[in-house]
Amino acid sequence: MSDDQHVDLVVVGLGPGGEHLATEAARAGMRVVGVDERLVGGECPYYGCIPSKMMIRAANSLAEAHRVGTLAGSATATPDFSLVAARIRDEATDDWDDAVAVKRLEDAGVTFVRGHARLAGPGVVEVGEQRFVAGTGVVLNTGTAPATPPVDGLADTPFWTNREALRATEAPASLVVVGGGAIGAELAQAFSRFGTRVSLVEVAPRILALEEPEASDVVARAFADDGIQVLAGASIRSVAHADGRFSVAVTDAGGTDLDLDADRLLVAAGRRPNLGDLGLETVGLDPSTRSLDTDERMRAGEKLWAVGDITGQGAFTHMSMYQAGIALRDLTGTDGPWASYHAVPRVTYTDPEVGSVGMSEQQARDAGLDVRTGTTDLAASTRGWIHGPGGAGLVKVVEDRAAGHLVGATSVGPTGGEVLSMLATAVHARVPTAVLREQVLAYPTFHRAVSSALADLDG
Ligand SMILES: Cc1cc2nc3c(=O)[nH]c(=O)nc-3n(C[C@H](O)[C@H](O)[C@H](O)COP(=O)(O)OP(=O)(O)OC[C@H]3O[C@@H](n4cnc5c(N)ncnc54)[C@H](O)[C@@H]3O)c2cc1C
Ligand SMILES: NC(=O)c1ccc[n+]([C@@H]2O[C@H](COP(=O)([O-])OP(=O)(O)OC[C@H]3O[C@@H](n4cnc5c(N)ncnc54)[C@H](O)[C@@H]3O)[C@@H](O)[C@H]2O)c1
Repeated sequence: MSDDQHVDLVVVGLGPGGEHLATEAARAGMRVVGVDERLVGGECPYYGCIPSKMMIRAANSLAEAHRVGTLAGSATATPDFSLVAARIRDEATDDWDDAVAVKRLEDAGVTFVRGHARLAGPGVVEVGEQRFVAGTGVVLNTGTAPATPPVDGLADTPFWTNREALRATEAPASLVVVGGGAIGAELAQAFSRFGTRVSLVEVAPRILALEEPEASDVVARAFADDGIQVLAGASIRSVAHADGRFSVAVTDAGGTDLDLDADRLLVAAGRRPNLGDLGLETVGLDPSTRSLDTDERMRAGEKLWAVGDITGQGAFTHMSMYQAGIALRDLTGTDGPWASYHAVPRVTYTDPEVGSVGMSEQQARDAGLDVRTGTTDLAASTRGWIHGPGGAGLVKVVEDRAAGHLVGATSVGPTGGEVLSMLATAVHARVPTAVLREQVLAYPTFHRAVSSALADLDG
């Protein structure tokens, strides 16, 4: 081991939050070392948000072309996956090369080290033969990796995770997707719209199980219209791979055994945190933990901060960036506001999109709140009806009756993620429901359906 290198801050893992924090801390005059063993920027730009949304944008353009038949005449759309594969390779990921991101980091004054970092005590980080001693401390932003569920035979097969799926150069003829959470649902629909025959197997009773049941129902109907076979409440008995094909033995919700046969298998069954080989025991933390407890300033221990997916507060890029901003304020001695999680938004980019913020109805009831809910069918709203095909959706609001403001909301629809914005503001700022009702909403927007959902609170 070479001599200690004394710096102010070491950022371990340069996901969206870590990259931002390292850059801004260096710009603020700190001596910063940023370490990543893979690509600077983390999962989001290379294997997550950006390439997946690019694929979804392309897939949805095909679906929209198919709607011309009922709306405007005739159109023929012939899927060509190579176009979006090239766009992901060339425009989004630079062929999975982070040279530009590394240069941006170094131009800001950060010393970048590529390698696997481990803690070696409070404020001390080792990367191979290098040892850094950080006077101010260490920020962890190590993120997650795809989890492999304990299914008989699975580990021995060449299954895809999100990483291989988003590097695909062609859409497979057939695909089995394991997991109906955000990753599974988004990619199942995108491939299906490129002509892939898709079966999705979900162990929970419904897809998008974190969302309101009504939202899961709307998306399940859209998937049926797309021709996706959804097996919810199903269990996978075993997986095998022979002669280039996967065979997945499933027991469906009714107890019937079936065998699914496909060219590809995508496992999107959750994530595991990158915490196991990080030296957490050297700072008094449990290396087998699934998430790190942080206080409102993102402090996780002595000379230690944590941001992003590993904090367990929502595995989203916006959460990683939000927490990085808070940790940066603490590190640079700036005032809060400090972390608050009562209005965390998320959007699943299926068609229709599913946006939600705060608590679901069940979570609010479980929290002991006296809850009123209001729901409206988007397709029956003026704009939903005008939209016609592809206009399915809903708005649901969850009110704390005693407090008189919303604690949660869901918006599903062609622009469900955008409609969410006003609902997120309402939950974040605890706007009184009476004030929301006074607001004039432009006609005929999708977001105008929020007023019908609010009116339904009385129903
Ligand atoms: C397919 C997919 C689609 C997604 N879509 C969205 C979306 O639309 N919107 C959204 O908000 N979120 C989305 N997400 C989630 C989003 O990608 C993550 O929440 C986001 O990347 C934030 O993660 P993070 O900051 O915790 O770190 P990550 O992005 O996971 O990065 C962690 C970094 O740490 C590095 N690292 C780990 N351990 C070490 C170590 N010991 N030493 C050195 N380096 C280490 C890794 O190499 C990696 O670069 C998606 C995820 C996936 C997989
Ligand atoms: N649009 C977005 O913001 C977006 C998109 C993709 C991912 N993400 C983030 O990434 C995280 C990980 O996504 P994910 O979809 O992998 O995880 P997830 O935890 O959301 O969903 C995994 C699903 O797999 C199911 N599952 C687990 N084991 C199974 C088995 N053996 N057989 C069948 N089903 C099984 C689970 O019941 C669950 O529904 C999400 O929590 C989300 O925060 C966000």
